[in-house]
Amino acid sequence: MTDMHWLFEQVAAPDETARAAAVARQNELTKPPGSLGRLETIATDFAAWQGDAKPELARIGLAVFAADHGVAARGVSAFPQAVTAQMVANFAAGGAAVAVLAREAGAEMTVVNLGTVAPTDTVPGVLNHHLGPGTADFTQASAMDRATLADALSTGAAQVDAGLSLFIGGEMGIANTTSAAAVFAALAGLDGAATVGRGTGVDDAGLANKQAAVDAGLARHGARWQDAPPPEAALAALECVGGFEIAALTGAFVAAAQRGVPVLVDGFISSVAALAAVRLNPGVADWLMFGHRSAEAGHARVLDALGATPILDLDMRLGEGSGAMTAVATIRAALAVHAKMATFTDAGVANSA
Ligand SMILES: Cc1cc2ncn([C@H]3O[C@H](COP(=O)(O)O)[C@@H](O)[C@H]3O)c2cc1C
Ligand SMILES: O=C(O)c1cccnc1
Repeated sequence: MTDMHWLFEQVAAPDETARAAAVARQNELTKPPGSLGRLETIATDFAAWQGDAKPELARIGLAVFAADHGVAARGVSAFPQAVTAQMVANFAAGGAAVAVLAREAGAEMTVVNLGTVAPTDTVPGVLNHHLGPGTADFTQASAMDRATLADALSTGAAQVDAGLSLFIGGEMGIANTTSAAAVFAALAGLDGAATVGRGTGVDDAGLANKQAAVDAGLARHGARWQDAPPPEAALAALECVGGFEIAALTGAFVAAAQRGVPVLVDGFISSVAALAAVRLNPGVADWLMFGHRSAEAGHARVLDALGATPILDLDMRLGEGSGAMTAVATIRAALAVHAKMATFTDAGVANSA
């Protein structure tokens, strides 16, 4: 499956009539105008996405995409590569942080393994779509070829059910903060020093090593995206220095927007995938909400590049979709007050003079 034309198919604009009706309702609720702050804009954004002045969070979908990274051979993670497949089993068994949070939030979780060094074929509850034992080390070769990238993008897209009221993408892949930093550097014209963080917790020497790995990848592959138009630059960056799970997230985000499903973006890695999705198809930007600001150095810069203000800032730096899943409670609160508060007329409360 190498056809990528679907990526460029149109994304509908959110419904501005429904947004205006929701804004009008907010102004009739028994509170000073604007006093619920971001809870108000969260509710009015959902109204525009659902085409309904009283939106509801009926079905939340979480897809956790996992894959291994050849660049792990450069010693860029504090953990061994075997952890990726072990965590895939932990997601499926319900013991990973995001699995617990998804249960609490009432979300439907799927776990997709796109290619790890250790197979997970016999693990119950895992969807295996094996593209290889992980990417190649991008300091030595292209992370993947174009056909594999196309497969990863459409595998991500296939996880987004058009009936969802919200989609969250999670990821697991030892060394993927290095790959995500390289993709971000490629898309934003930055270097390793500006994009790399400590990930699972590398020390100062490890951090310098990660920066060197990113810079080596940029030096090796930079000609592939430097003068390319944004969509081709995004594809080249994902292909040369990305990861199977990062590409799957990108494909899922594009497909969600095309299907009218809003996306709640997680941390550093997911936000880099969201930036790639927006470069591929700018209309995607209208369907993104950001769950949290990760403590991973570099996330704030990605958020700036996207013009995004996330809901939460809790010093989390886990990935998996955990920050986004934690923000679901805030969205539920926003939609509940929007739908259930009394209006000034209902309650007989005097409105402003
Ligand atoms: C037990 C464990 C669970 C995780 N869940 C998410 N990550 C996170 O850490 C990894 C990225 O960090 P780095 O680039 O430093 O390897 C990704 O798998 C990410 O999802 C985890 C990492 C570990 C060790
Ligand atoms: O913000 C993230 O997505 C993140 C940060 C550190 C490690 N893994 C993921």
